[in-house]
Amino acid sequence: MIVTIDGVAASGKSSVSSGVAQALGVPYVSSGLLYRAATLLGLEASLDLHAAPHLLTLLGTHPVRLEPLAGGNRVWQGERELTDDLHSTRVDRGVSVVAALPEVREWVDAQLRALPEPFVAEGRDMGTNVFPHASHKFYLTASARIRAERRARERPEDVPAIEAALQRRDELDTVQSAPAPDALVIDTGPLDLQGVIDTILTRLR
Ligand SMILES: Nc1ncnc2c1ncn2[C@@H]1O[C@H](COP(=O)(O)OP(=O)(O)OP(=O)(O)O)[C@@H](O)[C@H]1O
Ligand SMILES: Nc1ccn([C@H]2C[C@H](O)[C@@H](COP(=O)(O)O)O2)c(=O)n1
Repeated sequence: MIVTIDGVAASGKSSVSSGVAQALGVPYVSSGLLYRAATLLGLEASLDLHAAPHLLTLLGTHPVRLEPLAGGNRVWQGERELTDDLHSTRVDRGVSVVAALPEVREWVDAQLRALPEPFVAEGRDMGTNVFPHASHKFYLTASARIRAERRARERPEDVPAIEAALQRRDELDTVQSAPAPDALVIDTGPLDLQGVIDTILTRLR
C-alpha cells in the first residue's frame, strides 16, 4: 500500500505524513529531503545549481541515502548525517532550481521507486508522477500567510519575509505541484495538525 500526501511548501506535508504513518504503523518517505540534500551538497561544492552534469557526478561519486522512519526521515552521505542542515534558508533559496532539473528528478524518483511498500510518501508529485498507482492520494493547501505564521514559530525570520519566500517557492515549484485528479484536496487553514491527520485517517479507514 502506498499513500501519497502532496502539497505546497510548508503546508504540513511532513508533520501530517509522520502522524498518518505512525497511526498506520508504516514509514513515511520525504521526497523533498532528497532535493534538499542535492542542493546542500551542490552549494557546499560551490557548483552552479542550474547545471545538472556536475551535480549528478557529485551525487554519483558520493551517494546520498534516505532513511525513511515513521517519526522522521534522516538523510546520509556515507557516515555523515545531512538531516539537520537541510532546512536552512540557504537551501530553501536554491532547492527549486535544483528540483527543476530533469536529471535530478530522475535521480530522486529512482530512489523512491526502489523503496519497499507499505509507506506514506510526501512531496509535490508523489500522486501524479512517482506513484500514480497509489491507493490513496491527498493534497494539502493553506494560504501563504497561514503557512508563514506556522513556520515563523520554528525560524528566526519574521512572517512577511517567510511569506514572500514561500510565495516565490510556490511559483518556482508550480510545474510539478499540481494535485493528482484523484487526490482529496484538504485546506489545512481551519484545521490543527491532528485535525488534518484525522481527516486523512477517516478517509483511509
Ligand atoms: N494544520 C496545522 N496546524 C498548525 N500547524 C501546522 C499544521 N500543519 C503543519 N503545521 C506546522 O507548520 C509547520 C510546517 O509544517 P511541515 O514542516 O510539516 O510542512 P511541509 O509541507 O513538510 O514543509 P516543507 O514544504 O518546507 O518541507 C510546522 O511547524 C508544523 O508543525
Ligand atoms: N516531490 C517533490 C518534492 C520536493 N520538490 C521540491 C520543491 C521544493 O521547493 C523542494 C523542497 O521540498 P519541501 O521540503 O519543501 O517539501 O523540493 C519537488 O519538486 N518534488
